[in-house]
Amino acid sequence: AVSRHASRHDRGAAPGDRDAGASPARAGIVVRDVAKVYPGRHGDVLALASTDVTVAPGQFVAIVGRSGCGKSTLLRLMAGLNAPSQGCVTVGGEVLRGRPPTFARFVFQDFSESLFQWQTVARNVAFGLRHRLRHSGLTPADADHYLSQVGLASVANRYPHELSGGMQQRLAIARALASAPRFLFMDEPFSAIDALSRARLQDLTLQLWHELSLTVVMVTHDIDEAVYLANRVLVLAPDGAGIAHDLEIDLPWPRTQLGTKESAAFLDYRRSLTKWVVETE
Ligand SMILES: Nc1ncnc2c1ncn2[C@@H]1O[C@H](COP(=O)(O)OP(=O)(O)OP(=O)(O)O)[C@@H](O)[C@H]1O
Repeated sequence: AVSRHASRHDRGAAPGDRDAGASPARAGIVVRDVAKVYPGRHGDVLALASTDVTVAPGQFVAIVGRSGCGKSTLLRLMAGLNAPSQGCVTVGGEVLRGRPPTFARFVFQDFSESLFQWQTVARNVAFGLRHRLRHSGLTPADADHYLSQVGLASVANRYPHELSGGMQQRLAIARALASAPRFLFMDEPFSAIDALSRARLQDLTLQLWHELSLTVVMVTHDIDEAVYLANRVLVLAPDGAGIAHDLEIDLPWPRTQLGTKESAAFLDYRRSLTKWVVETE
């Protein structure tokens, strides 16, 4: 068994969860004794020691920690993009067996790779819709709805390379959401984007999370972003040692860029998390 600091961070639905009555085992994410080892030229690399965590349905969880601590590894294991070396992950009641569940979607830092550069903006979103077209009354024109939600209706007939980085990332989000996922996994989705577009995308993500009752897990390097968006932040210890801190963010909704980020409670959370990330050994 792979274990350095076996950590147990199980929690049921936190206060404020919108779907607190649903069982996390049935509708959320359950990570049980999951570890990941990568084989390397100089021996095995322990990317994540034995970890347990339960995400309740409707939670917005941010994962922070120093570079190389295993954030992306944990996210990819939770999402079914990578198989664990040991342990078991259940998402929405489905035990993951080496592939992501159909009701989950992903947004990565490098949005350009997740877009079809040879298809128009509208057709990129229609691609997200394609699984639903067969089983519902939807038509490709319903892509417009998602484009409007991310403010891209006016550029529906352009190609991705004709858009700014922020617009392309909004398109990647629209495409992910067009398939009506229940789970959204995001790996540093806004880190390559200018500050103003980033703030807009943060607010858009919160709005869609709320409207669509998503369960979101997001990796970020930015502690302010984690506190602003999430209702729970996991701090990973360095060197793949697992979850060092598990903090509930009890800030009021709706959150606003100026009001929330200047509040005393926000600054307290930010101070604690910064200290933990810097000092965690
Ligand atoms: N495919 C891989 N093969 C070998 N080692 C890997 C692989 N992916 C990750 N690792 C190693 O596992 C450890 C954790 O990597 P991971 O990408 O999860 O960290 P991270 O916290 O997301 O890092 P960063 O903040 O720098 O993106 C690192 O030591 C990394 O070198």
